[in-house]
Amino acid sequence: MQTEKNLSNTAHDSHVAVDMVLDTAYQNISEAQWKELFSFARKSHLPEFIEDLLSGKHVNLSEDRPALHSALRNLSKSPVILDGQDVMPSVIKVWQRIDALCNQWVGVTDVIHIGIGGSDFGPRLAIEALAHVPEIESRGMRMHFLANIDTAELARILTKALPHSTRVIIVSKSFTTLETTMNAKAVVAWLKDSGLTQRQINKALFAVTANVSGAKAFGVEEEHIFPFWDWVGGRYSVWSAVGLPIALQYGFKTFEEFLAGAHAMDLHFRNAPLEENLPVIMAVALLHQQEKNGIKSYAAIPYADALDWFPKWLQQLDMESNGKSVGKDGKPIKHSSPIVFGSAGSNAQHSYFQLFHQGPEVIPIDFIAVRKPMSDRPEALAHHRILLSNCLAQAQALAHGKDANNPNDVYPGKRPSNLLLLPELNAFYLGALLALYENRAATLGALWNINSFDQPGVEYGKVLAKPIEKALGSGSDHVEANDSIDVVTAARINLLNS
Ligand SMILES: O=P(O)(O)OC[C@H]1O[C@H](O)[C@H](O)[C@@H](O)[C@@H]1O
Repeated sequence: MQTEKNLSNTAHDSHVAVDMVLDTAYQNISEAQWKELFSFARKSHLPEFIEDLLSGKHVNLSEDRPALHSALRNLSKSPVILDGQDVMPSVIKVWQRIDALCNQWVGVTDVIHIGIGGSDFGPRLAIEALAHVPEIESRGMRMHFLANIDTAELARILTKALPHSTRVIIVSKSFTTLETTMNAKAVVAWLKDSGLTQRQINKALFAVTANVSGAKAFGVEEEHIFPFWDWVGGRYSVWSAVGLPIALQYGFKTFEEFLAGAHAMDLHFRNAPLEENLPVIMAVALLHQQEKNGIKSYAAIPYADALDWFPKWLQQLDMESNGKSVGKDGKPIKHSSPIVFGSAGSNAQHSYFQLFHQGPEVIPIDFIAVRKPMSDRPEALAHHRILLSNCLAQAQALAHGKDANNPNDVYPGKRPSNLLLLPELNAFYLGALLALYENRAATLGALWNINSFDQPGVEYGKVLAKPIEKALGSGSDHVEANDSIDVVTAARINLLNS
C-alpha cells in the first residue's frame, strides 16, 4: 500500500508532548514540504507571536488587550506581568475562593449553570468528559446546563431540580447576554414560586463574570461573585471560575489537574522548537491542506464517547476565533478557518463518513483516540479494542483509497488525517487537549494574519433582533419594511403574527 509519499514514518510523522502522541503520517507531507512550512512559519514571525501571546502583549489589536488565558492555568504562579502589574495574585485569590466554595456546598442536590457560548461549552464538555473516569469521584450533584433561550431546556431542568437544595451559577463575561439574563430571571422566579424566601434565594445565587457591577445590579451578593478579566476571551474562559462546575462536582484537586495539563501544554508551546511543537505542527499541516487541496472544512472525531462535546467546543474556538475575511491590517486574507465539525466515533462513521471516503471534497480529519479503556472490565476491553481498530481502519482507508472496476466502489484515497493519541482520559489530559487546540487556533490566526481574539461578526444579528422582537411583540400582521426590517423579514413577521 502506497500513497504519494512512501508511508514509512518520516522525521515529522510522530511527535510526543505532554505524553500525547501526534502522528501525521497520513498527512502525506514530504520532508521538503514540512521544511517549507516551518520556514513560512518563521518568516511569519510565529516564534515572536507565541512569546507575545504568552507574555501578555496586546495581541488582541482591535480591543487593545492581551489574550492571557494561559495565566489562568499558570500553576507555577510565576509572575505574569500585564501593563506593569502581576496578574497572578488576583488569579490565585480566585483559586482559593473556588477551593473554599467546594468545601462549603454540602447537601446541594442540583446546580443550574446558566451561560451560553464560551460560558457554556467548556464546563459542559469537562463535566461530561470526566463523568466516567474511574479515578474521579463525583459529588453526585445534578449539574444542569442552561444555555438556550428556548424554554425547552429550562423546562427540562426545572422538572428535575429540587428548588430548596439547588444552587444557581450565572456565568457571563459581559453579564449583558440576553439569553443568560432572561434565563437567570426565569430561574429566580421559579425559586420564588417554589416558596424560597429572598434570603434563601440570595444564598442560592452565584455569578461568574468580568462585569461585577452588572452581577451586583442583577441581585447577586458580592461575596457570591467570582470575577474574571477582560483579558480572558469568553471561548478561552473555562480555566477561570467559569470552570467552577468542574471543581464543585469533581473536587478542587481535579480542577487543578485540568489546569496543570493545560499549563504543561503551554510550556511545550512556548519552549519546543517549531518542528516539534504539536500545536504548530497541526496548524501548518492544515495550512498545507488549504494550499494543496483547497480544503474548506475539517473534522475532529474523538473516538471516545466522553468527548462528544469536544467538537462543539472546538467549533466556537476555531470558527469564532478565525472565521474572518480580513487580516489584522484590514486587508483581505487568503485563508481563514475552515468549517469545523465532528462528533464521537464510531457513531460518526455511521453518519457522514461516506462523504469523507467518496465525496468530491477533501476533508482533513483529526482522529482523537485514548489508549486506556474507560474501565478494565473484560467487556470494556473488547469494546475498546473495536473502537480503536475502527479509528485506525478509517484513517488507513482514507489515506490509501481503493481501486475498483465499478466507479461506485472506488475510494480515491489521499485523504489526510492526524492521529492524536491520549494516554488516558482524565482531567490532566483533557486540559492538555483543550490547550493544544487553543494554541493551534492562535497559531493558525498568526499564520493567516488574523486577530483570533475578537468576534465583531456576532454583533450585527443581535442588533437586528431587537426591532424584530418589538415587531413580533406588537402582534400586528401589517408590519411594513423599514430601515431595520426588510421586505422578506416583514412578511415573515406578519406570517408569525397572523
Ligand atoms: O459570556 P457572555 O458575555 O455572556 O457571552 C457569551 C457569548 O456571547 C457571544 O455570542 C460571543 O460571541 C461569545 O464569544 C460569548 O461566549
